[in-house]
Amino acid sequence: FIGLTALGASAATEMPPLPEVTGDKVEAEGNFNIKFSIGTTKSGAQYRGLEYFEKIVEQRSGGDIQVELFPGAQLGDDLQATSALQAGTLEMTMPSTSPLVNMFPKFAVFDLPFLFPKPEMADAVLDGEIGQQMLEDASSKGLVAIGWGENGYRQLTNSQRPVDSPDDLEGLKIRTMQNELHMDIWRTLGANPTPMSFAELFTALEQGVVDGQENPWITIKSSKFNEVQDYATETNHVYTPFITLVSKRFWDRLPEEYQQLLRDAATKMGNYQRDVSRTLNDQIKQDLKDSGMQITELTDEQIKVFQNKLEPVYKNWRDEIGGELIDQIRTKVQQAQAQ
Ligand SMILES: O=C(O)[C@H](O)[C@@H](O)[C@H](O)CO
Repeated sequence: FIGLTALGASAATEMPPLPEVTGDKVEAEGNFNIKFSIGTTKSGAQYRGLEYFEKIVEQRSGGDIQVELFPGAQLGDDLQATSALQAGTLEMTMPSTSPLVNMFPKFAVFDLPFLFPKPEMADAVLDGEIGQQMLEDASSKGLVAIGWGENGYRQLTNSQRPVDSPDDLEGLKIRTMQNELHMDIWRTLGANPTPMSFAELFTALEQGVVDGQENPWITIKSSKFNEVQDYATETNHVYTPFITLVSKRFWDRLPEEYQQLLRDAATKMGNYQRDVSRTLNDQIKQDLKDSGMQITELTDEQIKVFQNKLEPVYKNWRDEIGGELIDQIRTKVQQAQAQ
């Protein structure tokens, strides 16, 4: 086990060891270097997934493919890194789907509030027909989409006051991803949404440019937001997936055997990321409490108040996203709930 004091704050949460690499060695022509950029830091679950991807690809290609990891938006935030893939100056990235909605409007379905009551329901959709179709649709515009990962359930934090009802949001400046639907969510709840790149978020919180933000517990801790935010509310208001993207220009240079290897490794990375973020979720929340963050856990009744207040968001975005896709996903969720 590797201690994670790097995760900041007090208790070190143990990061599970990287799994063994399974599958045969892949023989193919050529040597290749992959620069793989992400926005979250070295001590999050996303990066841990990338380490596993690196291990699989380097071992199974016998070292003919080398992978270099660039966390913390060193090579740009989600949008900048995606553009670099399209330009062919970067090989891989794994953004949240939310900032890419202008490029792929259907991704906005994942921004609908309280869509997935449980993470397994998101898995059923992402790993099923709907998710596969979305990967195919996103394999365009100079990109190849080869898998899903887990960013996770988003939680609200702020520097001003405890929040246990939408009324407490009055006048709070909340940073959102660069995504109109997320802005609609916080506006509808009564806050002032400010869209901003993740790369600028810590400084904006520290300087009080914004009062709050929302991200999964593991990102709140790995980005040290708890050092500039005293209050958090466990809203679980949106489940955000990550999507694994490759530059089409690079992809087309790869022999088919190596394309298949990257697809396999991306699937394994995504599943491992899910395991890590779900295994650590509660412990990380406890670490944040131990670090002095005041966390409000909402009752079912209190969550209902947020859900009811956000129902109009579904109406506002039905046509833009497509009623059929929303109904398809809601049906899948209800089926999963009935099981
Ligand atoms: O708040 C956000 O922007 C997202 O949740 C981040 O994880 C982002 O993708 C990291 O690049």
